[in-house]
Amino acid sequence: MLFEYSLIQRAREKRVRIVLPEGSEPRILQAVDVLRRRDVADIVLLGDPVAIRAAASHVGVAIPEAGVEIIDPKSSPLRESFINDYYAMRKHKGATMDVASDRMLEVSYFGTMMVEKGLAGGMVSGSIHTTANTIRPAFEFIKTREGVGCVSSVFLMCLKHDVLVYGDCAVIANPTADQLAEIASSSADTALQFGIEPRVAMLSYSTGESGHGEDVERVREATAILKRKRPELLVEGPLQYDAAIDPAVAATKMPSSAVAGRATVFIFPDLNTGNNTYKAVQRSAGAVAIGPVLQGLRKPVNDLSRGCTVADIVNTVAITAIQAQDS
Ligand SMILES: CC(C)(COP(=O)(O)OP(=O)(O)OC[C@H]1O[C@@H](n2cnc3c(N)ncnc32)[C@H](O)[C@@H]1OP(=O)(O)O)[C@@H](O)C(=O)NCCC(=O)NCCS
Ligand SMILES: CC(=O)OP(=O)(O)O
Repeated sequence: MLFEYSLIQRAREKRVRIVLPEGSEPRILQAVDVLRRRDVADIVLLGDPVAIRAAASHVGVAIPEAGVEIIDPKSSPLRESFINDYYAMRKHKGATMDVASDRMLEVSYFGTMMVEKGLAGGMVSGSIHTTANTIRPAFEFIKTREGVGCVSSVFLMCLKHDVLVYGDCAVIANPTADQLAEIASSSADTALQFGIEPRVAMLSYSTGESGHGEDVERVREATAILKRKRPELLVEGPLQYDAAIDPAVAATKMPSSAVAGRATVFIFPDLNTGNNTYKAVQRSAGAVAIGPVLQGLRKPVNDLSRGCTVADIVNTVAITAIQAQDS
């Protein structure tokens, strides 16, 4: 709770405008109500204003005049220039003016273009759209920050006494060793950005030499790459989750490690493991899971799980506002 409170406080420090493409979704409208009452960020809702106001009144929310703008991508004066911009940025990939016109009817594309053009500091979507749908526009024209090879994600897992960082739980399905190293590097940076000292565990079904196999070797290679690229980071791998988190287990399985038993950043070997582990901890251990927080993009765009709560949306908007302030 303290961590979530600190996010809201940080987000309020500098006014940022966040675009929420899913303007008629009841949870989004309830989150906007909280965000405005707590003065966290200015909001742009995308969609048909009549439908948005009807949905708001259905859930008993009054959309305030101050700090909330509604834009309909179908009739907005921005539409024409956005179509031209998309065409210019994607024609080398075969996009035509017709394709560009269709794309700008999709709220995820329109919202992402607002961020690209500096008309919003960040975008949060995904309460009713899939992850792929939410993040593909950013992959197409926001692109990665200089020096970053791939976009990945973390969840900030708020447990009773700790906040842990889990990556990648949302984007890269079967990372190569290089990609795993990059996920870990970005996750360590995201941890630092949110006040968590990174001690990085590269997870596998082996601790040290205890297990063997292709998947373990990939994690071992990724650990070596990361140690070479970021010698200042505390990194250990391969490690099993129990050896990474529990000092007593670490004392048996890997006694001389500076990370084992006290890891804060947990890098999963693939998306099957990462996505389901975060959901297991969220649903069975009662953790608040903030994210997926995307990392490596030039400008902030963040996804939600379709199972998100109103509080999850509020937290993700706060995270996005902080990323916008820092970028
Ligand atoms: C996000 C996702 C849809 C991208 O897949 P895709 O659209 O098939 O990707 P493509 O290989 O066609 O690439 C599309 C563009 O995105 C870029 N891209 C793809 N993955 C990227 C990454 N991790 N980082 C940066 N750019 C990436 C490609 O370079 C390409 O750019 P270009 O068109 O300018 O050349 C895919 O990674 C995915 O489905 N991830 C899993 C999402 C999911 O289901 N998560 C579980 C629930 S959260
Ligand atoms: C992040 C995630 O798992 O999203 P969804 O639950 O919408 O698939």
